[in-house]
Amino acid sequence: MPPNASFKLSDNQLLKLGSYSHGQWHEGNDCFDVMNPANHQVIAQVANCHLALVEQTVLNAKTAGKDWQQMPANERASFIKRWQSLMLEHIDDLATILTAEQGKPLAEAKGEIAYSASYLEWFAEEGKRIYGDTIPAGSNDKRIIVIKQPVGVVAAITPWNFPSAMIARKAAAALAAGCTFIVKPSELTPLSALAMAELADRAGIPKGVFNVLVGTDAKAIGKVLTEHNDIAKFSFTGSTGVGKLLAQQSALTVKRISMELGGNAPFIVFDDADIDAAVEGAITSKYRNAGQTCVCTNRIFIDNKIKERFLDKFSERVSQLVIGSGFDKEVSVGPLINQQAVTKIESLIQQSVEQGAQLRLGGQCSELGSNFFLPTIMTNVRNDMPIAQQEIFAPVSAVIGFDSEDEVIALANQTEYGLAAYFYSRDIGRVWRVSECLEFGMIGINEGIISNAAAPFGGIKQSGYGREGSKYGLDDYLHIKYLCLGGLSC
Ligand SMILES: NC(=O)c1ccc[n+]([C@@H]2O[C@H](COP(=O)([O-])OP(=O)(O)OC[C@H]3O[C@@H](n4cnc5c(N)ncnc54)[C@H](O)[C@@H]3O)[C@@H](O)[C@H]2O)c1
Ligand SMILES: O=C[C@H](O)CS(=O)(=O)O
Repeated sequence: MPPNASFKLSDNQLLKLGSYSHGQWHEGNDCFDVMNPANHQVIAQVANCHLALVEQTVLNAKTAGKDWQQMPANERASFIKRWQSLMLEHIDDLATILTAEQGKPLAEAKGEIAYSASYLEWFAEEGKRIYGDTIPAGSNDKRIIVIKQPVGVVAAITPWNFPSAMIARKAAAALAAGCTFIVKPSELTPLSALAMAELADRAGIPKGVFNVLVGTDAKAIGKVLTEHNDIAKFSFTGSTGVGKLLAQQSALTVKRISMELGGNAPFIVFDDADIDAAVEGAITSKYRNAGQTCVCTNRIFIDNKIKERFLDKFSERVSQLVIGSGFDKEVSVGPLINQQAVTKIESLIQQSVEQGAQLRLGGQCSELGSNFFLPTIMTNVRNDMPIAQQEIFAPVSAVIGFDSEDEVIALANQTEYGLAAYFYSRDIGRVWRVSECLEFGMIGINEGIISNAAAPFGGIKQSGYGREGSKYGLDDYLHIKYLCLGGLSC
């Protein structure tokens, strides 16, 4: 076991300490520390991958792709389904590793592993349904045919907040389409990705098909993955700022790219809403993963006619949230990922209070430790304040009152982001009007948790483009090829 490993696994072979490339593990002495955000303990020391390995991984993935794309889809599906079964068989160990490096409550970590496995299951089947077309040619001497083919080598870079699911959501589609896949996970949470690689290896996924490169020099690794000519597609999940940079780098070789970026979700409660349901929806949508999800509610808009009633119920529920280590079964809100995250939210709160916002609950770190930020409610917030315009990524609600449907739609849309939005209403006419007017890629209607492998996940505006999951999720990994079959005159 590595030094200070503060958790126990049933299968210690799932704790890997170096990159996985072409079926080989690459450990070494040039290591970086992986920290437990709850107690700042070093839980593992993982070998940095070097650029020579990045280059070699790309070349091997291209070679492996020749056989992988020729394999019948149902055979690819059997490998992916074995991988899914192994993920579920080892869910407890995978969740332990995830909570240790990311901090979320164990129950949420198990939920993330199951969510990851659901993408493997979904795309193992979708890969068997990559259909083409025949199109009437307008003359008898030719036929118009459309086929779809895998784009080739796919590179991905993923964030720390869902260290398993953000990889599975991409890799499942890429492999099912017949592509090979290289991912650089966040240096903050490499262990979950490496455990996935161990199980992919056990599932018999051929070497070179699924690869995980870990290291602290994200910029250098990313430069290779975005600029290498043998990489056909680049898929990024992370902040909008980094996404813009990586999209620019990918443009140099005209790669296909998918961008799953930041969010600023409005959560609107109309006066005809079921207030108790809206309170529960706001709790799950806001405080899941300590508010560190891209689709977390950022701004809570409440009709002024019901604002105090909602706030009384909401405040009561928020005060019941238990903050602490994710390994404590009673805990519902874990630590933030690091000190930078704490500093960012403290600054957002201070700037907004200076502009007139008020703290109704929380607003500071817990005495449990420097990464534990108390579940917080801010009121008297204006839509132009920093807490309302920036992605909060912490367990902090910013509450804004409104008086009319037109007013709140305009306020909700006043953001550069367009990922997720939520609203509660029982008026069917309002449901259709508001759904069609909100400028976001995904909308929860009387629902606070919307992510599902069968649904197209993705945003508009500066939340990115491309869709992950659903029947649309394979399109990003396929070329459409047009065949014109001539010389057929009878
Ligand atoms: N839309 C989605 O599906 C989705 C999902 C999860 C997280 N996110 C977003 O991700 C952000 C939080 O995650 P984060 O803090 O890891 O984001 P981040 O952008 O800081 O980092 C994401 C990944 O990019 C890498 N990276 C950072 N700078 C890089 C560079 N110059 N070149 C190459 N790689 C680089 C990091 O090592 C990490 O692996 C939030 O904005 C959140 O909204 C979006
Ligand atoms: O934060 C990013 C994830 O996509 C959130 S979810 O688990 O897919 O809802």
